[in-house]
Amino acid sequence: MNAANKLELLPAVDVRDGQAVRLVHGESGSETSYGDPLQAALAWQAAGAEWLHLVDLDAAFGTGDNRAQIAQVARSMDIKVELSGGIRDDDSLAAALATGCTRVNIGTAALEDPEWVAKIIAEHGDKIAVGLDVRGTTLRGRGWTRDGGDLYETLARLDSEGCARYVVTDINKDGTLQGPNLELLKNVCAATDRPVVASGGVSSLDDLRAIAALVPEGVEGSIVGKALYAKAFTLEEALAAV
Ligand SMILES: O=C(O)c1ccccc1NCC(=O)[C@H](O)[C@H](O)COP(=O)(O)O
Repeated sequence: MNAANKLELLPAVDVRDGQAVRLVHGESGSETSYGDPLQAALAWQAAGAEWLHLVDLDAAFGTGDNRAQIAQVARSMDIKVELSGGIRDDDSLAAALATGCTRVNIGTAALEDPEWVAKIIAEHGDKIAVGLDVRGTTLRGRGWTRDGGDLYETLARLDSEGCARYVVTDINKDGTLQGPNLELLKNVCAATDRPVVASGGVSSLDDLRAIAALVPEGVEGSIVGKALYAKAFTLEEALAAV
């Protein structure tokens, strides 16, 4: 639980082909474009965000990367940055950490390269979060395109290796504005004592209040993407609501 016992909000900037975009179900090709990622990130910062969730979607999908641009955005922020997408080896991890980000979110590698992930958890501790991206209870990797094992088995392994935090996404909810999967969040919180960051599906201030009600169970924060871009509410309203 964070010190203030308050839900942290992480507005998302997902970058594809140099543009801030939103996807539906994380599917490549479902993009809606929202312009310059730096302008989007600066807007969330100006609105009072304490965190930015910054994703290199090309790196996640294996369709190239936006590494230089992502680094420029991360370095331009005065707030904390969580960097995600395609961090799978020493080179991509070093590039991510060199941006000065607060932490990185590891997805595919946690499923496909458990030894490397155990090593970087031991080396970097709190700077490493693991993204648990699920359909049902099956994890998905490679930009959410491939099955990667059972959620709870993987969670138990990562817990035993000292993983500091999990970013939990229900892919079926992501980018849909259909509300978060509160059941999934509760179940993950019951299975681990590590903090959980919720991701996917937030559509309203009531959704954020419902996630905030899970702070005592272990939810630390919530990523918000599409709802902000679709202007369902403002970030200022969201920060005031939780
Ligand atoms: O985070 C990743 O690495 C990633 C990889 C492949 C597809 C999508 C990915 N992230 C998406 C996000 O982090 C979204 O920004 C987040 O879940 C917000 O969802 P929503 O509020 O439903 O727009």
